[in-house]
Amino acid sequence: MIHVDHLTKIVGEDRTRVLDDISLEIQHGEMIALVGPSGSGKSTLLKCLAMRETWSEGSFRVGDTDILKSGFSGKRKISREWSFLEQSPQLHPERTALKTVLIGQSGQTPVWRMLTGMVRSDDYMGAMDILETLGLLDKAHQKAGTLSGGERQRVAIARALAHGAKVVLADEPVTGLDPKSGEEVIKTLRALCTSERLTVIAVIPLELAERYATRIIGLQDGRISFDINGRRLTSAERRLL
Ligand SMILES: Nc1ncnc2c1ncn2[C@@H]1O[C@H](COP(=O)(O)OP(=O)(O)OP(=O)(O)O)[C@@H](O)[C@H]1O
Repeated sequence: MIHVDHLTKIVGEDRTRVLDDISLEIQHGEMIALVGPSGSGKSTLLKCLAMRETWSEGSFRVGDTDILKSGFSGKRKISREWSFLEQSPQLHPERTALKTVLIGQSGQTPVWRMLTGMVRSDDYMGAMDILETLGLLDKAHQKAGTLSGGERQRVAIARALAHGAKVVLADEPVTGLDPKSGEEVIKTLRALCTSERLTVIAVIPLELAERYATRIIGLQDGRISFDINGRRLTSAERRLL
């Protein structure tokens, strides 16, 4: 379980509260969509959870670990077990999907493996299994640079899973994809929440949130405006966006 208590992020000389007293409890297997107007704090919240931004106030517990108090080891827990999915994943264009999944990204993989590309056979089988789960088996030997945007995003998810991600944070992972590919990516993430107990926290368009998220959290001016089970928003909730 993830506990966020009274997270506040203050920036600038005028001490603007870009996140203001955010408290959340998140269970494994949840697919949480963050929605809200531009500037409401969605990206900042994701970055604070990923420990890419400092917290001004608050406490953050993941399982038994107090992330903020445990310093380096807390940060390491997040970098090992949590994955940040970029809007356009950085994939080496000349590397095949399989190799991308096997080699991982810096921070997840020993340097010698990144340099030599050497892998064990059980890692190979594991990577193929994950590619199959993501519907990419027939793309395993295709270079990342020739894959479609949706396929690249799914390779990035496969890479995160292969390296033990338990939580995926995703900032607009479907922006720039055509509607069908975008839906495919979100559908895949939702399926992994159910089958692998993956936890996903993502900024996604409202229509996809309503169809696939198990929970929708609305943000407004850095505060939580609503926190509901995944469903169609009421008109009152829509007016908050
Ligand atoms: N380091 C910073 N210094 C000053 N202002 C900041 C800083 N970080 C975030 N902000 C401001 O905080 C607000 C929230 O930004 P954030 O990027 O989290 O919003 P968002 O909801 O993700 O917006 P969008 O939907 O447009 O991506 C914005 O007004 C932004 O300009």
